[in-house]
Amino acid sequence: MYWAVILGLLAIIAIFGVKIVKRAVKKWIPKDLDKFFRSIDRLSSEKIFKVKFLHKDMYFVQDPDLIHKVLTSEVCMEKPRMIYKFFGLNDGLLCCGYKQWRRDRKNFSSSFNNVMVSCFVPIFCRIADRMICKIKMNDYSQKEVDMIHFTERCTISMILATSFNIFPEDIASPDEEIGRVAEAVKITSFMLSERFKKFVMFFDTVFKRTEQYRQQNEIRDSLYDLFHKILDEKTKNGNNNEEQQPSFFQNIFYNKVMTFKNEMTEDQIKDSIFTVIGAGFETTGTASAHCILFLAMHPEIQEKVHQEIMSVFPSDDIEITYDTLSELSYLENVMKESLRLGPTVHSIAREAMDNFEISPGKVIKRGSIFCINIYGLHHRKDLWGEDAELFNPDRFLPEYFDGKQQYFIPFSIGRRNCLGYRYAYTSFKVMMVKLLRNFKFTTNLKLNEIKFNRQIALKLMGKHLVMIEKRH
Ligand code: HEM
Repeated sequence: MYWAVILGLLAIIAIFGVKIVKRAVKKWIPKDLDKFFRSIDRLSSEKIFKVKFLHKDMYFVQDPDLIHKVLTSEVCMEKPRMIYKFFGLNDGLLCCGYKQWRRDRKNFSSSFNNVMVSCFVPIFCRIADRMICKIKMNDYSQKEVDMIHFTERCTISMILATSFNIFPEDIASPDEEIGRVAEAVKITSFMLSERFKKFVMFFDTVFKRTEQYRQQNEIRDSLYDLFHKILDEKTKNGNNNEEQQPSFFQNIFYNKVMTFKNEMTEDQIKDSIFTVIGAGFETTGTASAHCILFLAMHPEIQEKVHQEIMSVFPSDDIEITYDTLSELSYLENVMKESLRLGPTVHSIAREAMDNFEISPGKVIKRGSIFCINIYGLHHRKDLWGEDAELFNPDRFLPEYFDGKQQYFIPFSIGRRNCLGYRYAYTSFKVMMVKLLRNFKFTTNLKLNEIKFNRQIALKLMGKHLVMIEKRH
């Protein structure tokens, strides 16, 4: 196998020449992914530019209208395997080929529609209340704490509850096990970023022989076994008598296996589960921590959100529902501004399934790859104004935002957008309502001093350090 790779590399060098290959490797596979994305930002005045990478034409699309055209075109629904294979979830919705995606997206979309997400709201509230209790157990008013520690654990618990009907009460030592799941997903995500840094790791034949590949599979299998174990225990303990909560994967495991049996293999089921956990956990957990940090940096905005929350939910007894949440329009703008400055999915890619006329007379060849830099788009001064780097939720007021919709795409757009965007917005909003109703956040960090690091997902360089004061 190694010989095949070495021969392949020699062939590439023979075709393209040693110098060109060396230059391409240095330029396009930098040691640091974040630096690579920064160099792309600097080219934002170019509407679209092409780079040859191995045998592929890669187009970096920067113009908002062209981005819109690519993401909404039926011809660009395919994910480039060359890039998405790094997630190691080839059979999950996020990374799978177009044919499988059409079938699976239909199967899964009912689990993420308005009705289903509104049924999840009481579950989100129950899990968020647990986070509030955990925070209240300590006094963080004088000592700094990393907010992401709470938001990530809350998000993973929400996903476990809504996907498998697994609640912290069902787990023998919930803090330990939930922490284990969170760590496992984070390690996998870190490993993915590491794989990007080594050119030889682009080749599956090499990667599959590495220790990293073995570890990744081990983590995944142990999580899968853990879910099975918990579900088996629940069934044995007769939890069936308990009022059944809505959940989307328990069906796949148990009740509706027959529906999917002939359609989905064990690997497809595994990859689908890890796609939802991976796509939903780090994204929402990190977005919520960013939002709290931005509010801690802007006390006047935090106070305004607090007042809005108190006007809609003046007492703890008022039920939080999908409808009442929609009354919190200022909070929604705060969340959007937070996702604009720190889009947790910072870049995406698509592949042309056929020749594609991107603009009059400019035809892109079938098989070409489009790269979309969401972070770059969200930070452009020519689109958002000179204050683009500032945190200003009012820019989402209709009088300023109308006509700018295509500059804001944290969940992507078109038919292959984020399947979980309603779920994400709703769970994110519930967390914000509970946190801001109960606590006041402050920080010593300054907006102009923090930096984001773009690896596989967008992360803050450093910690989301805040002080937390209880409100009475
Ligand atoms: C703040 C939170 C979130 C953000 C910013 C986000 C963003 C995105 C983006 C930009 C994509 C498109 C990726 C691409 O084209 O490569 C995507 C896809 C996806 N997301 Fe999310 N997401 C979030 C939360 C969630 C949640 C909570 C779930 C599920 C519970 C979820 C499930 C998915 C799935 C399954 C896909 C693949 C969809 C497809 O290809 O049909 N996401 N997400």
